[in-house]
Amino acid sequence: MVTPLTCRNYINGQWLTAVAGATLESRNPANKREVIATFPRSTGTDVEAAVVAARQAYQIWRLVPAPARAEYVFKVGELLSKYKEELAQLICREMGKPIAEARGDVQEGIDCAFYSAAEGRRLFGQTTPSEMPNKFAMTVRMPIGVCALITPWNFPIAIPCWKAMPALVCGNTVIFKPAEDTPACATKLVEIFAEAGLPPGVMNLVHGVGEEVGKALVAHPHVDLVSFTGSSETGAEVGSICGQTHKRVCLEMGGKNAQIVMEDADLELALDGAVWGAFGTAGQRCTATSRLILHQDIKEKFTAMLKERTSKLRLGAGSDPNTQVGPIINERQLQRISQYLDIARAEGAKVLIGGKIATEGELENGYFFQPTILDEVTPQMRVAQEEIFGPVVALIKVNSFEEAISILNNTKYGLSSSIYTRDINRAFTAMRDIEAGITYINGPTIGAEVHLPFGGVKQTGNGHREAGTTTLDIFTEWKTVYVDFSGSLQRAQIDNRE
Ligand SMILES: NC(=O)C1=CN([C@@H]2O[C@H](COP(=O)(O)OP(=O)(O)OC[C@H]3O[C@@H](n4cnc5c(N)ncnc54)[C@H](OP(=O)(O)O)[C@@H]3O)[C@@H](O)[C@H]2O)C=CC1
Ligand SMILES: O=C(O)CCC(=O)C(=O)O
Repeated sequence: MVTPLTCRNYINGQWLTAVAGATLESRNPANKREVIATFPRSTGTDVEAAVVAARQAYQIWRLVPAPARAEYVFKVGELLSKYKEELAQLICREMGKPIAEARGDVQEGIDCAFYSAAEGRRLFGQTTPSEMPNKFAMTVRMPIGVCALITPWNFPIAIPCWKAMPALVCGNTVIFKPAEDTPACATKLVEIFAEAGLPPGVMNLVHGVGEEVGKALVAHPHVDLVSFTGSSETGAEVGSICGQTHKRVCLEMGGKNAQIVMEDADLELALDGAVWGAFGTAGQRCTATSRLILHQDIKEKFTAMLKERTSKLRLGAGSDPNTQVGPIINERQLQRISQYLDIARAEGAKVLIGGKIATEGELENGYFFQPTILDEVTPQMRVAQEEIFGPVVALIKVNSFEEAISILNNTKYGLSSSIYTRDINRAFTAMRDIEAGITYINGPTIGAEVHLPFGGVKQTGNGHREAGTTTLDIFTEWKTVYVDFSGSLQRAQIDNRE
């Protein structure tokens, strides 16, 4: 076993323990006896110090030219590349995902760094004619101020990068509150920001419990923006507190994503998509495929193919290169998935494969759930409506394309979606009629790229899109500027205007 890391808060350029001195620990979900890190259980006092530091730094940082701010972020990208393998190994041990996926998590951070850094030389506004003579009209993007970034554990590097990098390039300062399950990944990431030379107070890290640190940040009057990714329940609470104080808030929450397989689909391709979409990251992605909507003509054949492929998936620790499905993040989530299996059985769904906590051999030491296929699921069942966030996929049979689209749309969520078909008319109709932020044609529901907007409709989000250039609309305010250069003529012009 490796000696546990000691993580600290990072406030005003200093690595600090929590003022109250309490600590928590994170463990390896593939081997719960292994403590990965101890970290501060911060309180409102630590949050206050971070807010003061971020506010002070903001007054200087906002005046640093955007291309110069972007150079720091570019440097972070270079350092992430340098430490990529070390970080990926840490993700495997602390969050549990297979090593290839962990490298992908870091790579997303690298891609985001270079993409965001380039934006430092754009941040385009608009110029437009004024209706008055000798007057110039334009818009410019202005930073918001202090941004609280509250993130989940499932992409411990990529998601914080998606938030922090554009926030910094836009001229904001940030306070990062990572998930309790992945404090070591968060600490290593912030060490990299520090190594890139960011001035004190520009990037702050406050570890702790969501109900304490997260809540204190959301409620703090000098936090100007909250960017949150996590569960719908917490998101609703965050949104409501921000609503009461008119605080800008960006919410990225759950999904109940579906893949449609039509009767004319390339079934091998659709199978690759379904297996990867449903069981990649052990189903712990907000974009995971948790419903497979299958046309009746291919349902039987496709189900057999899926069952066969699923039976061969290798469960294990993410650090083992042979592992295809890693552990569940913690005991609470494991039990939650298990409870959904009870619900599925009680509702009349049939467990085709899997359905249990996996305990064979080494798996007993961690939190593993068997990759699970639920058959004979009907659209209104809870397992067809609620986010399970585990390696569980529900099969729903349909008779037509129209029925498939209607069932896909029939949830409160609207993040990702997919259809496999060779019919271009159906593909375009699906693209138009599916109610989701992301639609893949002949691809799985997962695999977002950093230069395109990411987010969902309905209860998945609150109308924002992370990534792409749309992220700039989260982290900046528009200012409209009129420049009058008529000098002493000005008064007369105003007076003459009818
Ligand atoms: N859309 C997505 O990408 C994700 C969705 N989820 C969904 O969330 C469920 C549970 O996962 P979990 O990580 O516990 O999600 P949470 O929504 O509980 O946590 C997300 C983040 O919010 C923090 N937080 C918790 N409570 C509060 C609060 N009252 N105020 C402010 N911040 C808070 C958490 O801190 P702490 O870790 O200390 O609790 C964490 O940093 C999953 O089953 C899944 O449905 C989870 C991860 C990602
Ligand atoms: O695979 C993807 O599309 C991105 C998933 C993601 O960001 C998430 O699950 O939070």
